[in-house]
Amino acid sequence: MKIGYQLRKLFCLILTDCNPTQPDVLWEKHALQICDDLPHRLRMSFSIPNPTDGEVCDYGLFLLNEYLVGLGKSLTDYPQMPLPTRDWQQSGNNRLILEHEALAYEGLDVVADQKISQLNVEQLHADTEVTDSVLNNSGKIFFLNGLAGTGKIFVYNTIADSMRSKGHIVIMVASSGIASLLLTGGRTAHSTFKITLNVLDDFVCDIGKKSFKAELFKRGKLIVWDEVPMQHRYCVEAVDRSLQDLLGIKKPFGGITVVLGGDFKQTLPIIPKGTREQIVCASLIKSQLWQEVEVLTLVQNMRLTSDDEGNIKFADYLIEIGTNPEEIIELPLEITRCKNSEELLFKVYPKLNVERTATPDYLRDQTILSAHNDDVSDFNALAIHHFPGEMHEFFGADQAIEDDIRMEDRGNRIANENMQAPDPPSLPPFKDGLCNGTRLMMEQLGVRVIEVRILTGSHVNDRVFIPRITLQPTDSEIPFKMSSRQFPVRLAFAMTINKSQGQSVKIVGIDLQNPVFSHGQLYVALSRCTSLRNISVLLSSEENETTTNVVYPEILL
Ligand SMILES: Nc1ncnc2c1ncn2[C@@H]1O[C@H](COP(=O)(O)OP(=O)(O)OP(=O)(O)O)[C@@H](O)[C@H]1O
Repeated sequence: MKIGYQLRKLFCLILTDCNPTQPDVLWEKHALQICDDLPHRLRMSFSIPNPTDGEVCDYGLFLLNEYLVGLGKSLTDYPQMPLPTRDWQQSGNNRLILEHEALAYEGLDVVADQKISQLNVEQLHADTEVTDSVLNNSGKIFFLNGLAGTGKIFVYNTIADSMRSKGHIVIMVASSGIASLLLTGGRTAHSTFKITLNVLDDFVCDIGKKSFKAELFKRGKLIVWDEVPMQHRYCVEAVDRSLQDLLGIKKPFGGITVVLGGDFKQTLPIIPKGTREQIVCASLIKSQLWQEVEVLTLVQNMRLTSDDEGNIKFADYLIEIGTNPEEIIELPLEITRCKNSEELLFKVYPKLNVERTATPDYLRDQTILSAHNDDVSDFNALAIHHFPGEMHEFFGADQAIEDDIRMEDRGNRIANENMQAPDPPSLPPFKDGLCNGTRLMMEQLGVRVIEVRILTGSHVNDRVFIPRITLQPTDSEIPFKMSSRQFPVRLAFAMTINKSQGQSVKIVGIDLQNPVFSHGQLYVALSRCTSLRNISVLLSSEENETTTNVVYPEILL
C-alpha cells in the first residue's frame, strides 16, 4: 500500500510543530517512501513515462511546500531543507481557487438535485432565497436560524453543491473546527479569514490585497458561516470590514451573498469569567450588521427519527428547554435514570470490558457528555479502567519558558506540581479532518508516532499518522509561559457538552451530577441524540428528579 500522501502530511507536521534539528537528514533518509505514490502521478499528470528518483523527490518537495503554504509556512522557513528546482505548477492559477474549483466534480449537479428533492418546505424556501441572491448578485445577508437537528448543515451543503455545480465559488467556514469538518470543503472561520485569537472591536483581517486569499474572495459568490452564535461579534464585524476593503465595495461583506447560521438556543461566545451582560453583548444580534440580516427559519427536527411518537413530543420538549428561563426543570420519564457513574458508563458503552467490542461504529455511535472538564476526565478514567487489553503509558514533557533563563538555572521558582496541572484548552487546529474535537480510534501506538482512524466528519475512516508535537498554550490562567511536548490526543469516551455541539450520536449518556452552568448547555446535550429512548442521565441524587437549566431569553430570536 502506498502511504506517501500520509507521510508528506506527517513530515509537514514534524516541520511545523516538532522543531526537528536536522529536517534535511530526515528528508534524505525517507524521501523515496514519502514520495512512493508520486511516480504514478508524474506519469499520468506530467506525461513523464519513466520518472527518475530525482524528479520524484523534486515533485515531492514542491508538494510539501504547497501543503506548508496551506499551514501558513513554506519550505524557505526551514533553511536546511532543499527546495524544488523545477516549477511544477501546472498553470499560473491561484492554488486556493483551484482547490475550490476542484470541489465541483462531474455529476455534482445530479447529487445537488437529489439533495434538493429531499428538502422539507422550510429548507427548500431557504435554498431558494439564497440561490436567488447568488444568481442575481443581490448580496443579501441571511441568518439560517434552526433548532438543533433541523438540518442547517444539510441545507448549507445542498446550496453549496448546487452553486458549485453551476461553476460558482462557495466559501464554507464554521466557528468551530468540528463544525467545519461537517461542511463540504469547510475550514474554520479563523483560518480562512485570518482572524487572530484575541479580536478587538477595530480588528481588520491580515489579508493582503494582492494575495491568493483576496483573489479567492473576489471570485467568491457565496460565503456560508456556520455556528455564528458561538462566535464573538467582533470576528464577524472584522470579516465584514476586511471584505469591503479588499473588494472596494461599500456594502456588507463587500457585496458577497452571506449565509450566517446557527441556533441562539445553543452555546454562546466564551468570555473567560464574563458576566451575563458581557456574553450577551458579544453576540451577533448586538451588532450593527444584524440590521442587514434576513432571518430564514427551519422548524422540523430532522435528527430525531419521526416514526416514534415519543420523539415527536420530545422535539417540543427540546424547544421548551431551549426557551424557558425557568432554572429548575424535570426531565421526561422516557429518559433512563442511572444510579451511578458505572451504570451510566455501561448503559452507553455496553460490554466495554469485553475484548474486541470497540469497533469504529461502536465508538462513533455513543458518547457521554458533561458540562465540566473534571467530570469528563473522571468518566474517561473510569472507561479506560474497564477497557480490556495491555496498558501503554506515554509521558508528556512539559517545560516552563522563561526569557533568557535556562531550565536548570531556575531552581524551585516553579513548583513541580504546577507542571502537570494545566490542561491547555488552546490546542491549534489541524488540517485534513483533524482538529480539536475530532473523535479518533487508535490503530497503532509507536514511540514517536501514533496511527489513528478518524471516526467523525468528512474524513471518516481516513487513517492518519500523528507525531508528538510541542505546543505553547495561551491560557492566561497559567502564571507562567510553558511548552508541552506530547501526542495531541486525549481519551474521548466522554466529552464536554460544548465540544459535542454540531454532532449527531445514536446513544448519549448525560452526566448531570454537577449541573450545567451556561446558556444552552442542557439543550445542546439533550439534542445530540437521534432518539429519546437512547438518552440516559445521571442526576445529582437518586431522589432528585430535577436538574438546572440556564437560558438567557434576551438572546433568543
Ligand atoms: N432534508 C433532509 N433529508 C434527509 N436527512 C436530513 C435532511 N435534513 C437534515 N437531515 C439529517 O438530519 C440530521 C440533522 O441535520 P443537521 O446536522 O444538518 O442539523 P443541524 O441543524 O445542523 O443540527 P445542529 O444544530 O445540532 O448541528 C443529519 O443526520 C442530517 O443528515
